[in-house]
Amino acid sequence: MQLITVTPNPAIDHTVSLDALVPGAVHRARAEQFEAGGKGIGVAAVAAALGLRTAASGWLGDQNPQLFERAFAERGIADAMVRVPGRTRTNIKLADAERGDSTDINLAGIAFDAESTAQAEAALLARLEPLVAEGTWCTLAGSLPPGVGVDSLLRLAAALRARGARLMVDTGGKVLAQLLDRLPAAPDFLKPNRAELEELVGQPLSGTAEVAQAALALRARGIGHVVVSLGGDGAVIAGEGGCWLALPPRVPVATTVGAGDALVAGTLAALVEGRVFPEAAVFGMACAAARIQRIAPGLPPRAEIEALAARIVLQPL
Ligand SMILES: O=P(O)(O)OC[C@H]1O[C@](O)(CO)[C@@H](O)[C@@H]1O
Repeated sequence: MQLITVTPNPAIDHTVSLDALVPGAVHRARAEQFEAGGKGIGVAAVAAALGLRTAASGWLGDQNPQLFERAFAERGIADAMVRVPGRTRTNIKLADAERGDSTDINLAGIAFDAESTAQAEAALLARLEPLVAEGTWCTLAGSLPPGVGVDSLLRLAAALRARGARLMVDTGGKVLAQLLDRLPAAPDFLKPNRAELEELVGQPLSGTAEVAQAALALRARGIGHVVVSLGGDGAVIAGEGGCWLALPPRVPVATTVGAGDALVAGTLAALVEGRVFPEAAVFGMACAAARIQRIAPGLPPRAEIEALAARIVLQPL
């Protein structure tokens, strides 16, 4: 495997398309869609579309796995999800055509207790270990289900690292802070958004210079690649060669759901192909720009993504 995504708390994304979202009003939906989601699942979908040998892992409720199983089979993703008792959550995504964005209502997920966590953790490790080789990229992404603590993630990260995996982390809040404090070796790639980075550093980051400073501080903690996603404002990219602001191309937005996952997948695919920063992250941004133009998952042909990448403006910081 070139990429293994670990999604502890996957979700069925129920996207409801609206002309315009008005709180408190009655709406007539334009359309609806159910998709296999959760951060690692979104990363796997885009990475597999880009040609990476990809496995999706994590915990999936055994009462409603069909949507995920179909998605994995259709997209050529190896199904390494451990089935656990329960129903995978459904997250609501309200896509607002007028504003060109979406409002997310993410539910908690399957609740674990100490015993079921221990069982699920052991099963996950057993599933992952044979798939990981020296240099395999592993993403730990998204929220933790209720009852699962950061210790589980730390043990998992240690086991993956012991087999030579490179770690990408896309999570936020206390989980991110604790991972960074307690992981014996820093992750290889981190992709916080502005809010997650602000929470991590404990203060608002209003200007690009402040975001860049925080990204460089993460690099100083040993994180090789840092991409701070800024939504429509682009991204701050920090890697071996320096730090840049990358301004995205203006594109029509059907949904913003999955933009971050596409950014991660595209960046990882480019790194696997031998590109370096900032070009690898620019390719990731182009994948995100392609992803947000359609509600349905999937990517346009490679040439279209490269054309989007060519429209991204890089400013050294
Ligand atoms: O695990 P969290 O933080 O609730 O995020 C899950 C959501 O993130 C996404 O992966 C988009 O990034 C959705 O598919 C999913 O509903």
